[in-house]
Amino acid sequence: MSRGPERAEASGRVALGCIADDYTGSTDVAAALRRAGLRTVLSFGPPEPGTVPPSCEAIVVALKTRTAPVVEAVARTRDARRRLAELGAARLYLKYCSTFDSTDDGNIGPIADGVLDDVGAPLTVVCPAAPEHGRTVYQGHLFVRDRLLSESSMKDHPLTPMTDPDLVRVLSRQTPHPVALLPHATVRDGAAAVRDALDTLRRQGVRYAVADAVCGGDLEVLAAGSAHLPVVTGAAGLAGAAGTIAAGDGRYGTSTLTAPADEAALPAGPGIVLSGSCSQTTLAQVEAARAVMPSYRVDPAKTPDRDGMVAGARAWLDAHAGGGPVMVYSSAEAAERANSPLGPAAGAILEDVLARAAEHAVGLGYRRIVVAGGETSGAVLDRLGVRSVVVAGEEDRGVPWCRSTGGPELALLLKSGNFGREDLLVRAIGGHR
Ligand SMILES: Nc1ncnc2c1ncn2[C@@H]1O[C@H](COP(=O)(O)OP(=O)(O)OP(=O)(O)O)[C@@H](O)[C@H]1O
Ligand SMILES: O=C(O)[C@@H](O)C(=O)CO
Repeated sequence: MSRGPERAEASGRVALGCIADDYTGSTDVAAALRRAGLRTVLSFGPPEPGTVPPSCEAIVVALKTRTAPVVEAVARTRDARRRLAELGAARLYLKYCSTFDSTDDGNIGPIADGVLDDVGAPLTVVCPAAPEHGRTVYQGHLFVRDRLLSESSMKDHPLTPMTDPDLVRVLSRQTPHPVALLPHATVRDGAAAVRDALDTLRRQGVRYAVADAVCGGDLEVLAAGSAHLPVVTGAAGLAGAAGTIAAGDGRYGTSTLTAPADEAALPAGPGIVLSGSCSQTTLAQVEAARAVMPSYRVDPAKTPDRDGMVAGARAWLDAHAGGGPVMVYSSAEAAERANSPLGPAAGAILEDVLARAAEHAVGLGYRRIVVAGGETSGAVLDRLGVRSVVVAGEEDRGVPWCRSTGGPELALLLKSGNFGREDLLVRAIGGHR
């Protein structure tokens, strides 16, 4: 059932190498680069030799480093950077979450420090703005729609609660290097003004310029004003703008990854939703899915041991195999999670339980796998042995279908916790029965 590595190694025409700190974030940024017109390959972990086609113009390496121990996260990112350099990536983009998911220990600051040290880059831009998803940065403060980050549901995130909206302050706690603001007034003055301001900050010894951006136009200005930097950091918004510049420079204008062809190539077969994300958006999507498909809740309050939860999910899947789309989920409100009998290990245990449920489902013949949550997606794909995918059309903005190119032949939709309309899970699975 598994297909071998595809085609030969990339050949030095890779406009952008991107390292994403979680799996759903990697599909989000891969979709943005593809939309920008770049032929994009997404690899879970550094690409193995022979797995990157020569025609590839952007390579996204997905890592599971957002909440990993700092030393491990930095080491894995540096490895990925070395591999992208071998593959000829002209510039590097570090992709983190549009809600800047991190803790005072990292990992955004330490990862960026490790990469900038390796590349010998004195300064980079930091901008998680993704206006199409309501993430904007103004006066260095991150907003989720009309609320400061610290007043959004991100304050209750199970792994990276975000309680400070001031990104200069947040990042300063994660790095020994100076962090400063690149204000909106400068961005409004255009790309040349941004470039001048970045040069001034560099001369002042600043390493991280936290840039304001409140709309797509601001991101275009920032991308143009930072096009001379070897490393840029942000969410999918700035990456898409940088990708558009790369696609438009004449060398990369012939992309052929059209959505219909890709979608036609997606494997057919029964579909399953696995949801470990606990965001408000996902909780609403899970409710909508529960209303129309059989669902099984992995509930630590009822079965507080890992193997018991796995056994319960497997038995339920056995009983429902062959009967249309199904959902297995652990997603729960903050109040319920706070009383979890699993304690602080709950996140990792539930990721593992859903990953093992996914493995069982594939064994039963499920071929369309929708996963909600970045950490959860990482656990599921690692368990399934999926190492690389081709990115196809988007079901919702930032949520593309992917076709596995190694490991079992699957259609995969990895949904970022905060993304997608309320009926996304229903549409994704229901539309492809
Ligand atoms: N009932 C629960 N109790 C405690 N933790 C849970 C529960 N259900 C899920 N979790 C954990 O919450 C975490 C959710 O993180 P995940 O990255 O999967 O989703 P997310 O943060 O919403 O998605 P994204 O990173 O794409 O925004 C996982 O570690 C998951 O195992
Ligand atoms: O940037 C985002 O919000 C997403 O791509 C993400 O990283 C979710 O994990």
